[in-house]
Amino acid sequence: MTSPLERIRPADNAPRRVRDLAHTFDLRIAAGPAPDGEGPTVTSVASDNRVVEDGDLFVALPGARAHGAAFAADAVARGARAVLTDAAGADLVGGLGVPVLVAADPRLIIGHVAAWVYGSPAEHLTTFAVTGTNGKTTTAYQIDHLLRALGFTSGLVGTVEMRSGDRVLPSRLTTPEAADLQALLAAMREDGVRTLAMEVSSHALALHRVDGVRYGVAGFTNLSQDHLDFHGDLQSYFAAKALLFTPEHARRGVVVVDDAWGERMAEVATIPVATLRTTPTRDGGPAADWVVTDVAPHGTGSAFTVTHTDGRTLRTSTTLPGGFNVANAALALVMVLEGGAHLEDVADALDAAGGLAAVVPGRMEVVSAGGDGRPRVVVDFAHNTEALELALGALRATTPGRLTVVFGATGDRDTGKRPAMGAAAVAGADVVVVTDDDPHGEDPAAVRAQVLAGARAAAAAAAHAGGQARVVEVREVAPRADAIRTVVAHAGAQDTVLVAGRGHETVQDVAGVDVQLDDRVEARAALAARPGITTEGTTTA
Ligand SMILES: CC(=O)N[C@H]1[C@@H](OP(=O)(O)OP(=O)(O)OC[C@H]2O[C@@H](n3ccc(=O)[nH]c3=O)[C@H](O)[C@@H]2O)O[C@H](CO)[C@@H](O)[C@@H]1O[C@H](C)C(=O)N[C@@H](C)C(=O)N[C@H](CCC(=O)O)C(=O)O
Ligand SMILES: Nc1ncnc2c1ncn2[C@@H]1O[C@H](COP(=O)(O)OP(=O)(O)OP(=O)(O)O)[C@@H](O)[C@H]1O
Repeated sequence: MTSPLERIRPADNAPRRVRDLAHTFDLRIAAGPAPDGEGPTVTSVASDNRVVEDGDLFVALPGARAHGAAFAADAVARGARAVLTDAAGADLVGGLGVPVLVAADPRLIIGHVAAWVYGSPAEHLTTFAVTGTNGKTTTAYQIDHLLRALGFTSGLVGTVEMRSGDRVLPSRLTTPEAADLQALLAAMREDGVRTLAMEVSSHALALHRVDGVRYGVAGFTNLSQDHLDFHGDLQSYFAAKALLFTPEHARRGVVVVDDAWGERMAEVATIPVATLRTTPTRDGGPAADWVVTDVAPHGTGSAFTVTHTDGRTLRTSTTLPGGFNVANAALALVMVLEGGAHLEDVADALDAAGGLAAVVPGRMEVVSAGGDGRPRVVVDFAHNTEALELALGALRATTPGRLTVVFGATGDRDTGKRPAMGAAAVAGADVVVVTDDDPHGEDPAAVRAQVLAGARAAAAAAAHAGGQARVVEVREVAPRADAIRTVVAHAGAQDTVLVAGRGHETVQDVAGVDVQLDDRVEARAALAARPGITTEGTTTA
């Protein structure tokens, strides 16, 4: 989330008159030349001065760290033709030589304003949005994979990257700010993109980043503790996600009802919702519209069947390991079916594409498959308790030797989950190596200490669990690159090493300094330094 500030925008967009903008959104004109007559026009919208180009409307939003109005003069110097802000912002900007439009709360309208400027680009796409604590990225990639298999030119927006046709950029946020999202959607229209698979974070919903987009199908994966530093409590976190399942944001939904939060989401949704159950029903749990059955190992992943209560049924597979990836694949599949695709077409496309075989960077990414005298090494983005439990559970089943996990917790974020993550690591692994994640502004040693406290308490409890007693080794190694290299260097040939928490990320934020760090690169370097055995039995460097 620390990639450079850059965005994909349309090369060409019809100019819109500032006067019409003021009229359409009932905006007060506070300063600058009144946009009368033909007046000035804008062709694009930006909410960060650093990406402003000639012809933009600059929206100066109040924020936690700054007021965008402080950057308005620079935005105008870069070519902004008008500024939209709040009353406090208008006082701050003074005379700029361009119209300054004022709204009571510009964050509430920026999505709609940007959609208006770009001519409602989302309406030209068939759109799929995924929300939930875990699985958004994977599910979005699986939807994208399936849409491509069906022959569509598909766009992608999420934590890893943004893609419009041949234009690809690494992402800074999971869900872009409203102005950047609408610019990206307009670029997609220009690039001949027909369908869109997109992640929608709870932050995005709470901060109105996706206002002005009404998705064709919204999907819900699951909910567990995360991001409580922002949302306060689980109820508010849930309420933010539930916004996606209202008519303002989506036409229809698919909700995984494996957990109680999913059942509740299906109840509170005010759009038509199809429910999906991917695990056997709990006692008395309600039936679902779609169910997953007959899950069986298949290559590196699983085969499974989805069946609707109306009798439609399809058997396919996912290449990604773990039961949770069956859930992600099934959700992707059902969302595309609920979006109107025909079952027979989907079945044919999946047969030709090898099933739901998306390659998702940093999600259960196998850096080394093992079997060559070196350990299996998997890099996964699991950075909360539930994801860590599930990732370890998935790998345990296929690890003949010892299972080691290397992970840390993020600084400045949701401190409550740290000891719980330590305990989850001990429950799932034989060796637990606690290191740093993104420390951000926090003392990395203090963050590690909180994770270690949970891990050590759980290890002590496990050692004294009577007949179930287990010895789990808990160690602290920092910095992270050293932890990865040490663990991979010493793991046995039958062992699995899970490097969890950072997935595809390549930059670590340490006290505001960007440190280049890619878990996969570190793991590969450590593997290369160990001798391996080829299938012919010769030793390699
Ligand atoms: C809580 C939150 O999401 N805040 C975001 C928000 O910050 P903010 O409103 O406080 O803005 P600010 O930094 O005070 O700046 C105020 C305004 O001035 C503008 N500005 C600021 C500086 C400058 O030099 N020039 C400039 O124009 C900013 O663009 C902004 O419009 O707007 C900023 C500008 O886009 C974001 O950088 C910032 O993301 C923060 C840093 C962040 O990390 N957000 C994360 C938690 C987030 O949104 N995560 C979710 C996914 C989480 C998950 O599921 O894992 C996401 O969708 O990515
Ligand atoms: N359906 C699921 N249920 C629980 N855990 C999952 C699920 N899918 C993936 N995970 C775990 O969560 C991690 C993150 O997966 P993914 O990136 O797909 O989710 P995400 O919702 O996009 O995460 P984030 O919002 O933090 O970027 C994975 O690496 C995996 O460990």
